[in-house]
Amino acid sequence: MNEPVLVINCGSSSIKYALVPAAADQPRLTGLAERLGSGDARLKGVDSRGEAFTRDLGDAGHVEALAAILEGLEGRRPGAVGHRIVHGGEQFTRAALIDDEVVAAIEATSALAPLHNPANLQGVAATRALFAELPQVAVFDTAFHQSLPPRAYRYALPEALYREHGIRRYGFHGTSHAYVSARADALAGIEGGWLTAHLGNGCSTAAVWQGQSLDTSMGLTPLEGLVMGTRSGDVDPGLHAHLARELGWSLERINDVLNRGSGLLGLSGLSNDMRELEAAAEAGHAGAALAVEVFCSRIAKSLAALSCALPRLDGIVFTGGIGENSPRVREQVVALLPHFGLALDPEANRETIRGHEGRIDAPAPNRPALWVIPTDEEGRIADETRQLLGETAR
Ligand SMILES: Nc1ncnc2c1ncn2[C@@H]1O[C@H](COP(=O)(O)OP(=O)(O)O)[C@@H](O)[C@H]1O
Ligand SMILES: CC(=O)OP(=O)(O)O
Ligand SMILES: [Mg+2]
Repeated sequence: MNEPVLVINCGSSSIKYALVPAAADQPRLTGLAERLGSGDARLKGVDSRGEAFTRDLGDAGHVEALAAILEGLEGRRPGAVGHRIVHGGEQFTRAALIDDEVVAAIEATSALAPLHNPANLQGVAATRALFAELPQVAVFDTAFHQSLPPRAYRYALPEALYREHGIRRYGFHGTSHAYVSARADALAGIEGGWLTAHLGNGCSTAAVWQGQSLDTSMGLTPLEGLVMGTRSGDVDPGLHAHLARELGWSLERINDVLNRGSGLLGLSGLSNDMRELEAAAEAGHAGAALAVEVFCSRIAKSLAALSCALPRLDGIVFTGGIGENSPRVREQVVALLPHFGLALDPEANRETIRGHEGRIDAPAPNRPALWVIPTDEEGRIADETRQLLGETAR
């Protein structure tokens, strides 16, 4: 297929998109439709000359926003649509061509990713209605982690909960972990053992050995593991019962606080945005400084724990908005792992920001490397879409 792939990452009130051409040297058109359904929707994008534009979309919902996105593609017609779908349960170990059956299967896992799957499906429905003639492919965050061994994916719970109800660890951000670990392999010229840290709004770590995910920090839902923008990550499993019994909180309220009111935002009482927290910490805001400290400490603990899954540690890879842009977070995390024998290069660390790929350590034999590798979830989703359609066309 020579036409570009339109990649859609649909949230409850926003749609991120990228028109990814077949040739890597062709420019991508990217953008974000946000505040959908609020009466004050807008479309922000970058055109083929690299210039930013903003368009008012008024009371647009998902369908209207997709129509506006299509108009903004400067007359280029996609040959297919690739959708990011966060939860694929146990059914999907790789990308799938979307039909009614696949939609029903995604719907069936929605309860496990309530912030993500229902919104992803809204995007699928709107896109199918608008571009009925185009093939649509679902690319799952969970698929890459389907290689986890049982010791990593099983909770120590009664077996029937797994067998009858699918209660297990699934892992997320698989597209990103797969992309950056493959890139690390290519850069290092080996099929190595990598710890990858995807640090964006959602944050997770993974242990990848020779291209296979062996362990990861997220679990049944994208709430487990690291501290995130507004998500708590790991808490004592006894917390829910305690809040219900002692404070009389409903399940809805507990779930909402853990997903939307916790993490960096909850700890700092200020913001879920790392840029703002770093500036506030610098200016002496105690809550912001504590939030950054807890954030980094939990990443280091998670990396140390996940290192148990690897026969050999060749390096740590930082990615995502924070991983790619925050020398301070990278430095704090590395400082908490002295027994790994890492050697950060402070200058390389400071300079590797804004989409630059690079090594941030002083290389030496038998010492794990430190890499910053900008993630490319859109590119990987486009690749998987092309690959699947190429196979089905044969
Ligand atoms: N220069 C920077 N310094 C520190 N943090 C940054 C910087 N730029 C972006 N970030 C952080 O990256 C996070 C968003 O990550 P991103 O991967 O873009 O999010 P999403 O998961 O929505 O794709 C925010 O916390 C933001 O503050
Ligand atoms: C799975 C997940 O946490 O996704 P995001 O980072 O997009 O919220
Ligand atoms: Mg993200």
